Formats: sequence, C-alpha cells, structure tokens
Amino acid sequence: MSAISSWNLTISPDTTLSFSWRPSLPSRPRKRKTLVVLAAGLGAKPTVLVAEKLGDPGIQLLKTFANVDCSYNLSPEELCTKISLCDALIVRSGTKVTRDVFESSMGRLKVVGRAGVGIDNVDLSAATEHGCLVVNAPTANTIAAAEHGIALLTAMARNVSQADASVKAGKWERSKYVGVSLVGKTLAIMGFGKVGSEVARRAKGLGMDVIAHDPYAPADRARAIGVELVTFEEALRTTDFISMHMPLTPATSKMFNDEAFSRVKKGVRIVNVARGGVIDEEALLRALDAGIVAQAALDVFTEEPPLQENKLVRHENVIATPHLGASTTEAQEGVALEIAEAVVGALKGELAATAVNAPMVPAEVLLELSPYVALTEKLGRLAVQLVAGGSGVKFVKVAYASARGPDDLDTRLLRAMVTKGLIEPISSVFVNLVNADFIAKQRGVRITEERIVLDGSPEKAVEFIQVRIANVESKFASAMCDSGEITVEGRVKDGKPHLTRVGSMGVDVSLEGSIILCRQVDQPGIIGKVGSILGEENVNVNFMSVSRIAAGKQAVMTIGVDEEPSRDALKKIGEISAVQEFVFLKL
Ligand SMILES: NC(=O)C1=CN([C@@H]2O[C@H](COP(=O)(O)OP(=O)(O)OC[C@H]3O[C@@H](n4cnc5c(N)ncnc54)[C@H](O)[C@@H]3O)[C@@H](O)[C@H]2O)C=CC1
Ligand SMILES: O=C(O)C(=O)COP(=O)(O)O
Repeated sequence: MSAISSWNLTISPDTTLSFSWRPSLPSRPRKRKTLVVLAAGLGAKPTVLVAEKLGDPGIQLLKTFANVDCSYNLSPEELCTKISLCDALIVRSGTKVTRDVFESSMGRLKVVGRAGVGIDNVDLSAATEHGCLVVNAPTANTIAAAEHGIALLTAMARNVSQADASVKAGKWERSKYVGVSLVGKTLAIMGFGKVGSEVARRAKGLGMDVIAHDPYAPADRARAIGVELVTFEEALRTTDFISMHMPLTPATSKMFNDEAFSRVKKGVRIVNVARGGVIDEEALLRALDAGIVAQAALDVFTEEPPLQENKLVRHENVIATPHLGASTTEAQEGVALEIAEAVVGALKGELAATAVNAPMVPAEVLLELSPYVALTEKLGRLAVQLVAGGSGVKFVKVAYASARGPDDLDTRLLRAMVTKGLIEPISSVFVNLVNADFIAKQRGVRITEERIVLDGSPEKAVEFIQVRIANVESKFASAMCDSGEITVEGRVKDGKPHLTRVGSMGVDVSLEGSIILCRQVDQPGIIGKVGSILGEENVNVNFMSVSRIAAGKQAVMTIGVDEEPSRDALKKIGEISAVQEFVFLKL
C-alpha cells in the first residue's frame, strides 16, 4: 500500500495551508517564492529513493520525514523495479527518469526531485501524464557552474591540461603551449540565465567584452551588467570565445551544427558546461579538424560517460572534465538541502516553489483563491453528475464573474479543480494541478473559460462561478438553462462554498455532504413529506432551499444532506405524487 494514499488539490477550510518556509541558506541567493499546492493525504512514512549521491545535509533532512533508500548505480530495470515502492525519487544528471519509470511506479511515485538544474534527463510529459510533480534545485549550483565555466575558459586559453600532462610525462615544451590572452577578446554567452550571467560578470572582470544571445532574456538585465544582447547570427560572426549556458530542449538540441560552425569567426574557442546535446559533436569534431574551431573545453557530453574511443575527448585541442560543473562541496551541500526541502514539502502537501511541470501560483494568489478551490471542484462534481448516461461530456465552460480585469485573476488552479470535479467521479484517474489539462485533453473534454465582467469593487477575486456543460442531456431537466446547457453556479459565503443556481433557478445550499435536487408541483406539504422520509432514515438535513418556477405550479427543492440516503428512501421520495423529477448528487 502506498504511504501517500492520494493527492488532491483541495484547500477546504479543514486543510491546512502552510506558508512557513525554511529560511534560505545564507550562501544561497534568495528566490522569489512562486508556489504550487499539492496536498497529500498522509499515512505511514513515505519512502524516498535517492538514486545518486546526494550531500549529507539533504539525506539527514529527508530522514526526518521519510524512509530514505540510497541506492546508487541502479540499472534502468532495477530502478523500474524499486520505483513501485517509492513515493519520491531524487536524481542528479546520471539517471534517466523515463516513461518506463513512471509506468512502473503504478501511481505511487508522487515527486521526482532533480538535485540540480537541468531536467533534460526526466521525461516531463510522462511525469505530467502520471500526475507526478517534478521539482528541481535551480539556484544552489549556479556559482559552481559559472566558476567551472571560467576555469575551463582560462585553462583552455593557456593549454593548462595539455601542458600539465606534458610536464608529468617528463617534458618541458614551453613553445608548444603558448596560449592566447583573454583581455580585450569577445566572449559570447549563449543562454543568459543564472549561470550565463554569472559567467558574464566574471569574464568582464577578466577584461573581456561580453555579448550574449538569449531570445528570452530581458535586455535591461543584460545592460545592467554591461552585456549587449545580440542575435545568434551576430554572436557567431563576431566572437572569439563562445560559452554555452542554455538548457537542452528540442529548440537548442544541436544548435551548434555544421551550419552554425560555417558561420563562426575562424579560430573561435568553445566552452560547454551546459549539455553535450546542444552541440552536434560530430560537427564539432569536423570544425576542430578544419581549424574552424581552435579549441574546445567540454564538461558535458551527449552520452555520459563518453566512450573511451570518443574522438572528441581524445582530440589534442579539446580539454574535458566529467560533468563537474556542479561539483563543489558548497554547491552539493546547497543542492542537497534545496532538493530535500522541496521534496519533503511536496510530500507533506506544502507548496512547491520549484515545480517544473505545473503552473506555479504565487502565494498571495493562492491564499486569495483558496476558498474557491473547494467551490470549483464541487461545481464540477455536481455538473457532471447531472449529465444523463450516454451523453459524453465534451464541452465545458467555466465562467468567472468578477470585477477584476482579465490579467488580474489567475484561474489555472480553479480550472484544474473544475477538471478534477468533472473527471474523478466518472473515472479511476486522479487529477491534480500537474495533470489536469492533460487529462482533460486526453479524455476529449474541452474546457473553456470566460469572464462575466461585473461593475464594482475588484477587491473580491470572484463573485460567483458557473460551470456549464453543453451538448448533453440532463437527468434533471430543470438543470438545463435557457441556452440548453447544464448549468450550476456557486459562490463563497462566509468562507464556505454554496450552490446558488441550478439551471435557471436560484437556490441556496451550502456545498457540504450531498445534495438532493427535487422538482415538484408547488403545493403545501411536500417539504414535510421529504423531510420525514429522510428523518426516518436518520439522514440529517443541513441546508434546504425552495425556489418556485411558477407560483402554485412548480418549485425546485434543494436539500443538503449529511448522510447518503438509502435506495429505499430515495425511491420513496420519487414516489411522492407531487414530485416530478429528482436526483441525488454526491459531493
Ligand atoms: N555542467 C553542470 O554541472 C551544470 C550544467 N548546468 C546547465 O546549465 C543550464 C543553464 O542553467 P541556469 O543558468 O541555471 O538556467 P537558467 O534557466 O537560469 O538559464 C537558461 C537560459 O537559457 C536561455 N535559453 C533558452 N533557450 C535558448 C536558446 N534557444 N538560445 C539561447 N538561450 C536560450 C533561457 O532564456 C535562460 O535565460 C542548465 O539547463 C543545465 O543544463 C547547470 C548547472 C550545472
Ligand atoms: O544542475 C545541473 O544541471 C547539472 O548539470 C549538474 O549535474 P549533476 O547534479 O552534477 O549531475
């Protein structure tokens, strides 16, 4: 049995929302907390599999909360076998977390923690499809990677590795190892993110002219440290040194290929502490052989470790290190703590600040939206249960009535909750913020969102929310509104979710327990009859509202009940002669 019985996004009034974050380590840059809620129901201690060497402070922190299984160098098969017994997995760059891993976990794996930055070794689509959160440790190794980039840059320019090997071999080859100077040379940073900008700062200190190519980096951030952002073309054409700092993505894969090398300044020198895959290694070899690239310093390779006979590694103008960018004592300590905090937090159902495959909802937004989280899930649950069997749910509209401007209301969390409410009652999948959009798409449910713009004060985030299902029949005809859609509407009153409309009728019941919707001839005595059937069964009525469609003709009764009435009781309600239709809905 899984220690984590289920994940859900419910922030109901009885679910604790914790915003108490451990203070960042002094050595780590403070990050702006953007948060994701993934609440986990807790049973026994969860199990965390640490599949690669992780700093001791991280292991100790994990042990305060979980059973920790440190099993290094597992084969892919061994990892797949072990994973079905684990709630979380922590890896570095050496473990491929493939689709097979998620499939083999059979739903138990809830968090993958990447103890570092690059998440190209984790199949994010598979993680998302399996509702598994992926978190990384994005800041603690920045400086280490930047320092290693500078170490490689200077070592390459002065032939340190080759000269060292030569001296150790008993030689004294001073004229062979004349280097090139860095001062006054141009360095192009490819990927002006955390590592790239730290390399830029340091290179400026060495007297280099630094330019950068990064289609997504803000020019003012670059300008602030005296770096000009340029096009890829310009970077290739003008620079003496290139340093890679972009992530490996489909867009950056083999970004440096024959074509790119044909456009560089002859004799360019290249440093790569990003990922081997951003360079077409065969093309680099050709460029080195042709003297187009004078030297390369590589910390990362397409295949790690590279084969012994790898011609690039053995090339006399190449220096290589075994993916050491993050390998300083300080960085490994920081990374271990950063990832352990993230994984423990996610397992506890706290807020994940470094989620990679889920929208990150800022803390202040989350606090504000938390009452609507329960409301949206319950509206989704009610709406789908009103659909008559046989009509597939395909088109769902969620309308938010708010006086806020369109950019002032982040609805991703609420949409995910509607999806959860819609899909969970009719399937065995569980839905969370990670997989909601994927599951909806996979099941062919198109969820569109719209605004009902209200006048007035934008202080309250949402006044009311409607969930509408189009192109279906309803098992409770009165739930269809004039537009022919099943419609339920709710609002938050005193912090609690309330159902305020069904079809075109205004109702008012607190969304607790379950609901009986009943349309009857508007005549005295019906409420009493239904009440006594429920009373005989010991079913407590917690809320009731009656709305008349037409006086003396029809009325709809909405009854909130704490317990589920027996089939017999429901049958008896249906047999009351004035009752025209009724439906029991579980929340
Ligand atoms: N060798 C090692 O041990 C280490 C390697 N790394 C690698 O360095 C990479 C960068 O790390 P951070 O700076 O922390 O990440 P980051 O996310 O702060 O920066 C990456 C930058 O690359 C840019 N980028 C994305 N696509 C691009 C493209 N097509 N062309 C140019 N720029 C592009 C992004 O806009 C972003 O500014 C990581 O993804 C990881 O692969 C990071 C740490 C250690
Ligand atoms: O953080 C990264 O992206 C790195 O490449 C570091 O990799 P490592 O954790 O040292 O295997």
